[in-house]
Amino acid sequence: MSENNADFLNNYWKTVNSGTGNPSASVQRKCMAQIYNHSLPTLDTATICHVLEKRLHKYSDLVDNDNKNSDRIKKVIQQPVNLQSNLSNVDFKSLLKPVLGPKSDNLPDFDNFKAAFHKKPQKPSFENRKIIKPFAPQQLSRTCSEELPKTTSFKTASNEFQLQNAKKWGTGAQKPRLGLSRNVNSKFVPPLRSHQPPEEPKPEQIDDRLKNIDPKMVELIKSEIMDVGAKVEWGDIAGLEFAKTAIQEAVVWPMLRPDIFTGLRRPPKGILLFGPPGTGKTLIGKCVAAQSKSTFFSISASSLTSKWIGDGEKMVRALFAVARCHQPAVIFIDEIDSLLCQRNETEHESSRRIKTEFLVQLDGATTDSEERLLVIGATNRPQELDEAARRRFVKRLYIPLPEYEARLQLVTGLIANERHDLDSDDLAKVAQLSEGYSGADIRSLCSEASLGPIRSIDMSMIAKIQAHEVRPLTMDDFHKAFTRVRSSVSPKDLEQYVIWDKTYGSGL
Ligand SMILES: Nc1ncnc2c1ncn2[C@@H]1O[C@H](COP(=O)(O)OP(=O)(O)OP(=O)(O)O)[C@@H](O)[C@H]1O
Repeated sequence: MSENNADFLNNYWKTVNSGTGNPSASVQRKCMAQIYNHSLPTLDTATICHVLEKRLHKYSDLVDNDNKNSDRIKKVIQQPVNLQSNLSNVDFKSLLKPVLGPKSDNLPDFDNFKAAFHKKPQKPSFENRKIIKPFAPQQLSRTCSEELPKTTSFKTASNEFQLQNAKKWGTGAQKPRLGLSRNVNSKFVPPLRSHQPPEEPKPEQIDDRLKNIDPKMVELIKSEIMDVGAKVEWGDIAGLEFAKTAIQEAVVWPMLRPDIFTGLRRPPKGILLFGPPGTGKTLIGKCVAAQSKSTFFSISASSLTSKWIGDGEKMVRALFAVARCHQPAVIFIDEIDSLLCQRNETEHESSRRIKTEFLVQLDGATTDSEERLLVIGATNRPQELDEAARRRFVKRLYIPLPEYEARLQLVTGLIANERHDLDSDDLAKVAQLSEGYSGADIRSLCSEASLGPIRSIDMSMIAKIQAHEVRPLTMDDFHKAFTRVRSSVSPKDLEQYVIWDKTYGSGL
């Protein structure tokens, strides 16, 4: 196509896209002819059909405005599309005659390329598509002016590929290959996957231990009770050095090295953590699971007795069954006193059944030396525990209120991510003043203090103030916080823990 023709098409598209008016019928015809004339020789059968279908329908809409010839033109446009399987028989000249009138005589002879298609029909190649796809004005003109004039030096994609290879490797040279060259004895490797029917998805294998368990309960335990989340480390637990060492020695190492801890060294299957609320018992449970690379199951005993009324017993069975499937596992039961409290006459039948089931399961875990199950019970009321239950929790560890060092570590850690102007003396002061506070109380104290800077902002400013403009946390905020957050544990309660620890505890 000459530069003029390219300009012509460019202008044509500009007119169409500008929306200022439709090109006259003669311009449309001229355009169609040019498309036929200049696109077809470089395109394979399927691409021509694609072009005709996708592009010429556009023209068909345009020529719709030319009422005089509209139907006739449409028909002509449709014809080649319908004849895609037999393109070589299409007489383009006579096809276009009704549209172009006498001008069609000027069209070039299509026989050459028709013969080529007839000889070797091609599938649309990526290269060809690249030529035809950009039919936007600028690209069209570029396509026409750069690609199409080379009709005499027309190359198919495979010609081009060979040419490129010859350039790279020389005409006689072989393209270097990876691996050994193939010969007649080489194993045939099909380039495409064979059409074997896709394998039926195998039904999920159900563990024998879950066969008599309600699948809904299994799901529930996996989604609500099984915890694969937080990785707690020993360093995250402030203080409690004695409890940490005892637990590491008694359960974490044996769970990591069951081959060494056999016979008399066999670890206890039940541990009881008792002490005031908020002192880190749950945290220890999580840490044991994380450090012994076990799956952590955490459930509150009160939810066993209240949430699944009537089903509590089944729930206990299901819980142990799922845990056995995920060994090594740690089952953490908070408020275990509500499950294993001393028997009395007013006790509900269902509670008794849950308790019995729990003890049966716990015994099973204790007697089977192969099982790597650890049950950690936590309670704030150890004195209410049933004797039978107490006996099964061989290790009974007192988790007391944090001491000075632990409180200092807690406060320092909690405000570490806040902007503050407390120096080491201030932090020591906070640790001193918080004597009798549990870890959870100290957390509340720090939260309360951290609200001080926010409270000092004028209400009218709160919506627009920048985060960095909020003043840092000061010792004064802590003084105020101490008046609002008090210790949640009474000295009288503490006394009881100490007595129980002396009687039943595994402490020194
Ligand atoms: N020793 C500790 N080290 C670090 N954080 C602690 C410690 N004790 C308590 N905390 C903080 O207090 C929060 C509550 O702790 P946790 O739930 O472990 O206490 P608990 O003894 O299980 O309480 P409860 O008896 O009420 O269930 C923890 O999330 C943690 O932020």
